[in-house]
This record gives sequence, C-alpha cells and structure tokens, in this order.
Amino acid sequence: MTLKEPLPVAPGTDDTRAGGPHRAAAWPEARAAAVRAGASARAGRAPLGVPLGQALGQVMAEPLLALTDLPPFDTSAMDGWAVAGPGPWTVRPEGAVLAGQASPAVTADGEAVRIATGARVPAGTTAVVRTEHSRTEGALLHALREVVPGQDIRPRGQECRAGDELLPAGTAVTPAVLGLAAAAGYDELPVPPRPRVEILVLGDELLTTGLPHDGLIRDALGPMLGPWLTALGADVLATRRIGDEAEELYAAVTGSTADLVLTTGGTAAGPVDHVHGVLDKAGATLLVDGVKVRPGHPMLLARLAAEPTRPEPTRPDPTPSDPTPSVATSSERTRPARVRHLVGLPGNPLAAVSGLLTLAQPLLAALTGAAAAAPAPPRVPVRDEVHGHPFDTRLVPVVRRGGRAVALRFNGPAMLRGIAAADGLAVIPPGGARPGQELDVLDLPWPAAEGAVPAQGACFT
Ligand SMILES: Nc1nc2c(c(=O)[nH]1)N[C@H]1C(S)=C(S)[C@@H](COP(=O)(O)OP(=O)(O)OC[C@H]3O[C@@H](n4cnc5c(N)ncnc54)[C@H](O)[C@@H]3O)O[C@H]1N2
Ligand code: MOO
Repeated sequence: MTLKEPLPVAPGTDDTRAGGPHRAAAWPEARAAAVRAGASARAGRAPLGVPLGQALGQVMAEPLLALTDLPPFDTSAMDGWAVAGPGPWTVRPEGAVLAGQASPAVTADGEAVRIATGARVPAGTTAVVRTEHSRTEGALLHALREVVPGQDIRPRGQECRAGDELLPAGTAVTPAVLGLAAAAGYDELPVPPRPRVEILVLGDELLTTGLPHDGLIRDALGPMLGPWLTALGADVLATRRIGDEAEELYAAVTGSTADLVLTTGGTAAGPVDHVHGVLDKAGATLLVDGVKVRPGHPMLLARLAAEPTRPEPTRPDPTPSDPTPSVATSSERTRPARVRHLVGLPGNPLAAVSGLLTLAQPLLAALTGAAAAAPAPPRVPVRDEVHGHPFDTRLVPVVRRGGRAVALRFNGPAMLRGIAAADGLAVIPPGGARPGQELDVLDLPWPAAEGAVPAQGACFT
C-alpha cells in the first residue's frame, strides 16, 4: 500500500484515528511518511543564531551569503616587491608593506616597495615580483623573469562578491564551513532549533539497576535511546519510566511539550499494550501503523492533536494616559499551532532500534533540514548470502570488512549483541540478498570501525 498523508479513509470509517485497523506500510514508504511528517513540523520554526563555536555538526537553516568581498582588497599572494610599470624599479626607502596595514602609500610608475604575503597592495601596483625572482643593485630592483601584469596579486572579490551565495541552506556545518563563514564575516550561523524529544519507557517488568530476577529484566532502552537521539542532534528533555498504566501514559503524552515523543513497548496487542488506545483517546492521527520490516513491525508514527491555539499578546503603542500598557486586549494575533509527533517503538530492543532508524531518524532529519544535507545511504556489496523475509524488509546488523558488508549473528528482535558490535544496519529486501549484491547500509551516528580489530568475533555468522 502506498502511504499518503493522511492515510486514505474507507467510506464511512475514521480509521486514520488511532485504534483503526492495523495497516502495515512498506518500509520505504514508512520512511517517506516520516520525512513528510518532519517536514510538516518544520514550517514556522524560526532559525537560531548560534556562535560559530557551537554550530559544528548542525545544518544551516539559511544560505550562507558572503557578507564581504573575498579577498576584501587586492592582496599580495607572495612575499616580494609591489612594482608599478616596467622595471627596473627604484626601491622606495620606507619599510615593507605588511599584512594588516590599513592603507599603504601609492606606488608610482617605476617604483618598487617591499611587500608581505597577505598585505594590501598599494594603489598603482601592477604586479608583485617574488623575492626569489628579483635582485637588488643599490637602490634598483631587477626582475629575473618576465613580469606579467597582475601576477601574484589576488584581486578583490576573486573568490566571491558580497551577497554571493557561498553554500545553500541545509549544508552540514563542518570545520571547513566554519572557516569559510568566519572568512566571509560571520560571528554566528543560523541553525534550526534542536528538536526536543521526550522518551517514555513503558513496562512494569523493567529494572533500572542490578540483575534480572523473578521475571523482571533490565531496561535496555532507557540508557540507549537518550544518547542515541543526542547523537542524532536532538535535545532530549527527559527519559521517563512509566509503568503499564494507560492513565499515566495518557497524561505523559498529552502533557509533553516535546516536538517528538518516543515511547518504547506497548505497541502490540497484549493485555497491557496501551499505546494505540492512548493515541486514540488523545485524538492523535496515525500516519504509520505497522511497517513491513523485521524486526520492529509493530512500530508506529502518529501526529499528536494540535495544542490549543493561544492568543499571542502584542504591545500597542503607548498613549499619554497609559504610558506602559503591559498586554493588548484588542489586537491579538494567533500563534500557529506547533505540529508534534509520537513514534511508538516496539519493546523488543533490536525492534526498537529498527523503529528508531525507520521512523524517528528520518523525521528528525527532515525537521532540522538535515535530510537535504545527508548523502544517500552508502550501497555496499554483501559478502555472503543473507536470508530474507518472504514479504518484509529485514534490517540486519553488519560490519564492513574489506569494502563488503558482513552480517552479524545475534540479530534477533530481543538481542542487542549484534548491533552493539555493528557499523550499520543493512537493508535486506524481501526475499533476501545474494553474495555480492549491493545493499543500502544505514549508518549509525558514531564512527564506523572499518579496519579496527573486531571485538565482535563471536557475532560473525
Ligand atoms: N500476538 C502478537 N504478539 C506479538 C506480536 C504480534 O504480531 N502478535 N508482535 C511481536 C513483536 S514482533 C514485537 S516487537 C513485540 C512488540 O511488543 P510491544 O511493543 O507491545 O512491546 P512489549 O510487549 O511491551 O515488550 C516486548 C518485549 O520487549 C521487552 N521490553 C520492553 N521494553 C523493554 C526495555 N525498555 N528494555 C528491554 N526489554 C524491553 C519486553 O519485556 C518484552 O519481552 O510484540 C510481539 N508480540
Ligand atoms: O519484529 Mo518484532 O519487532 O520481531 O521484534
């Protein structure tokens, strides 16, 4: 089924609301729906100006326009002599023109003045003669090679003119971008606000410390998801542990101020699986209700009901009778409602990772505009045959060895042993992959360890 937003509704039903029939989307369509959801929430999020030192790794919310010509003035490209007209030249007695000097004296025809790389060339200069290509004889300077007019002068505006677009919006801020922005006159860069995420970990069976006992197990998702989302550029407001209590979940979902609420567990149809019911009660719209992917097929994406629109107070012009009015009552504008989403991750830990990469990551990337900056996932040939699901996509932890993806063992839905040793998750199409077949590999938001000594020997199939 092709997933549209909103989902097509059968006549006489309202099954885009949570609680409607389960309609699994194909994996690529689910990702596309997540991108659309993020893009829809992006509108109206004003960029923030952050100091250059804090912008690394973010994306630019606006194009980088040059604030100045570069170079900003005609500049000497070499240490040597600024000369005017044909030689030999009379060496001017005053000292050298150095980088950083504001306005060196004019060079008259037949004159030469010592100059340093990066110095502003004096007006009247026709060329720069490198030190090693010159010889002085008393007060006369001779060139040892032919002098071409304009040589070794970087003319003002050679790289850009003020107002030129240096980089488009959506460019990832790398160290090189920081350097260019500084050269072009920036103190701050406009970046999208970091998406605010709240994590709700469901399950009465979860322990936060110690060893499993009496049917209780350790919460593996609470410690994993916050740092993972931080690595994806999110601002994690809180990781809250909520029991299998529908009321508590409802209060947490409806009371959250996050752009994205992430729940873990409770997505299936068990006796205490409350996510669908709570979304229905909260008036949420299901955009993805199950995905044809293994592990993780019960994952879901919902748009939360809009917050009530609040009137935005505006200050009217002060009048003599009321010089400092605090809030206007007559001229009120309405602030646009913020679009917020919920991603329900299945409780099985690798299934939760699958949901994170399938729904949450593309949504967050579209929300910040990073999706436009991100390269397509690399395609890597797989070393060995990988069994597929007959109808669904599989996501399988892999390491890269010698340019090939090698599938790891311990890739069951409840296991993290494979992913903890992996460089990425290979996307296995329905039906499986043959040796040498090129596969998309979803990168993890930390450096891959190609060539590193594998600590994961036991995970190889
Ligand atoms: N009748 C069916 N039952 C199930 C189906 C199904 O299609 N029909 N799907 C299975 C699949 S696949 C998955 S995945 C799970 C998804 O279930 P939930 O999202 O409702 O998750 P829970 O039932 O709450 O938990 C599942 C499993 O994961 C463990 N868990 C939960 N949270 C954590 C955590 N934070 N850390 C570690 N482990 C966690 C939990 O104890 C359960 O073992 O449903 C299947 N059932
Ligand atoms: O697909 Mo479940 O998500 O097998 O663990």
